[in-house]
Amino acid sequence: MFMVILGSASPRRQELLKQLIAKFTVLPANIDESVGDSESAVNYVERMANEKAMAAFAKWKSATHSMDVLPIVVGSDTSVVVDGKVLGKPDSLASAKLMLRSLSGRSHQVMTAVCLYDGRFEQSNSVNVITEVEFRVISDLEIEQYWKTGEPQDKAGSYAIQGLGSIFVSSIKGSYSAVVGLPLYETAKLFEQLGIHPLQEMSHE
Ligand SMILES: Cc1cn([C@H]2C[C@H](O)[C@@H](COP(=O)(O)OP(=O)(O)OP(=O)(O)O)O2)c(=O)[nH]c1=O
Repeated sequence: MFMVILGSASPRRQELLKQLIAKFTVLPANIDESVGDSESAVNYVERMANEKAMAAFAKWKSATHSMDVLPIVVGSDTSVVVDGKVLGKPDSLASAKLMLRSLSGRSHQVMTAVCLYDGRFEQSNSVNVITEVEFRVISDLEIEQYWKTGEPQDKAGSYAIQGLGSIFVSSIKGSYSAVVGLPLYETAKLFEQLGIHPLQEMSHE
């Protein structure tokens, strides 16, 4: 018997994890998401995924009295990176404009790190999936129209590849699910390392 916790408030991550794991508890973790001075993008996403998993585990521990079943906690972070700089979520049209202008007509990286913290053995396994995404040229008028759809607001880099943002994406090299928020192939592998095989589990449902 095992129990899985998703330490995330992202509805995209919930939907993606459902493709691998039938039952899990969602326990979003609130952590400080600021990038450290001179911290690299790779270090940042990996640190965020790890901190989200650990914070969700701590939250679960403080809310639970029984320690009969210790959970496996999934923490993840997606960042859009251009020239080594991490683009977070936009807080205004002005910041979305800056971000989307910097992505226009060129390629950037989307980094999604996943950390699986296994409370049973107090061990964590992580992966960082880097996908190259190429954008066509985007005009300021398009950025303004896109902002009005409400889609960019809660998305790293101010776009969603799974939504209307797809019209800007001329190509991707890597993992589509990682860009949306959870790399399925690599996450399945992390579960398999813990002896949990999604295919086997799902066929028993
Ligand atoms: C680039 C891109 C990002 N995103 C989303 C995925 C993530 O939800 C979000 C990146 O922010 P994150 O900080 O990784 O995640 P979150 O704040 O939504 O949730 P939590 O921290 O609780 O896990 O951007 C898309 O949905 N589509 C895209 O194409």
